[in-house]
Amino acid sequence: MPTLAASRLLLVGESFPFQKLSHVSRTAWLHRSIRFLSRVERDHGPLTLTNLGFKSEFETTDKNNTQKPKQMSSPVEFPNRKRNTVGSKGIKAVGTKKLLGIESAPFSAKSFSELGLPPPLIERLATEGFAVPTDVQSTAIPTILKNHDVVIQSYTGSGKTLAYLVPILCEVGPLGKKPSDDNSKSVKKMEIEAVIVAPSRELGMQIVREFEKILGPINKKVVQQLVGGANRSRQEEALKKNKPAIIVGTPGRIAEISAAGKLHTHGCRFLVLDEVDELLSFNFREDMHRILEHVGRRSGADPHAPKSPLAQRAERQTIMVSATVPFSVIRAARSWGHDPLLVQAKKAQATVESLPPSLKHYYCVTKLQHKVDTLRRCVHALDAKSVIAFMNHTKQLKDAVFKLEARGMNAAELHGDLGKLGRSTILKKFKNGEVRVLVTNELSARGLDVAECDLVVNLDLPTDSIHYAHRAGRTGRLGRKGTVVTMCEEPEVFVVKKLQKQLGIPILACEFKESQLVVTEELKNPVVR
Ligand SMILES: Nc1ncnc2c1ncn2[C@@H]1O[C@H](COP(=O)(O)OP(=O)(O)OP(=O)(O)O)[C@@H](O)[C@H]1O
Repeated sequence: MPTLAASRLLLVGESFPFQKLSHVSRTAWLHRSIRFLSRVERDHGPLTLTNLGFKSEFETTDKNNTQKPKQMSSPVEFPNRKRNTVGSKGIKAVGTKKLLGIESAPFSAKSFSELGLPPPLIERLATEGFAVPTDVQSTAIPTILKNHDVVIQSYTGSGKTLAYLVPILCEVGPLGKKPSDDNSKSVKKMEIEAVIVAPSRELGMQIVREFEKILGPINKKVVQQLVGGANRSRQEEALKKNKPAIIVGTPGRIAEISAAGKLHTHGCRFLVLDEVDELLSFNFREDMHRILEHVGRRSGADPHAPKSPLAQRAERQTIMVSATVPFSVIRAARSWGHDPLLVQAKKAQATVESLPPSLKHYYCVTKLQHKVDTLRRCVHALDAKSVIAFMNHTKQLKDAVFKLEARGMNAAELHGDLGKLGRSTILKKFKNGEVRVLVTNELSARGLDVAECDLVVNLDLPTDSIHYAHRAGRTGRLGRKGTVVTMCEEPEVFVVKKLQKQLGIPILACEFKESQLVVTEELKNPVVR
């Protein structure tokens, strides 16, 4: 019988050079291993990150490197007590839990009604034009409904927001399974039932809009946004007055209001960490620590007391989401969640985890002073209607916009130094087509959903393959076509080649001549996608 130990030996036997790999390749390998294991484990217990025993596999693959744990650990210090719960205890659970391997979840449901959702929710989804779930939704929704903690990993624009929003609305609010008087009871108690954390205001506001859309105009107040940059006392008043069951916000603002005693999340049932790998960054460390320690932790319970799996499940369900899941997230998932499952959409192109398969990638060598002009020619050559151009330094955005406007191209800058109102106005103009080129920085790389965006241009090179993936993912959303063009100077070409290798995608050299994109490089060694 293929036991967990046997499966682990199979992994160890591969003795893969983890150390030499980038984050993205490492994760790709890790995920391939997970899929492989899921087949081995299928009939013998649930597949969880814990019972995959990543730590021991990892240590065995390269025992000599003493620095490895440090490299792999997340920049955020996690609450220590949960670390201890991972290990033999998790492995023990294998035999006692009901089977649920990654590949055993139903894929490609033909309609939302196949997923066993309550009729009012199915109706609302249909009214808003959501009839067929995407692959990641077909997988994640039933898994979350079975009370599992999950890490949802699927490429940009594949519908990860609804993948957690739908199961939450099944349980929380007026569209859910519970009778409405149950819901009103919890509202009266001012209990928050779901907390969604996102790393930027824009993303937070976008998630709120998605909730409001499904809830419908009558139930809009079930959800409230708590994002930074907006008036805090007004948000606190709204909490008191509207008694929302769901809040969506940025780490700083949620932690701030919680610390002031104005947010009651101890009884919370769902904690969602959207763009979880970004939330791990050092900037969010303290706020995330507070959120993880308070949300769904009933007061009176000794936080350090060992808990049975059942008692832990009576606490919050943790849902972690991103297109990019580096090893640090896997580690964090094990310490933040309870035996989390990795949920991925089944895809034809299994090696490229983070990028939509429909994207075309090019690079263009150009001098620094000609970049904006090359951008303009690129937009004309591709006849792009809605373009996001990324730069690394906020100060340079204005200059680029000025140059584009001077040549008659509608452009606007978007960055964190603009006020909340300014940012929303520009985004609105970009979404409705008034602005053709949005020149922005890393702020817009994550989560921003503009369906019409057909071209992403990197005016400056992204810092690594993860940043490339999130920037690129602003186009080609939900199966649409999209093009990504990276501008670089001659000495930077090796960086593009490195990105190509790390991501496992062809990025072809091109030029813009006579209003056309001309590919100047042949696909010599096609990269297997
Ligand atoms: N089942 C569906 N049917 C039709 N449209 C959908 C469906 N699910 C999601 N969408 C739409 O697809 C778009 C992309 O979804 P979403 O923003 O959730 O992607 P994502 O995977 O979270 O992307 P990113 O990783 O960039 O944040 C949204 O406009 C959303 O409304």
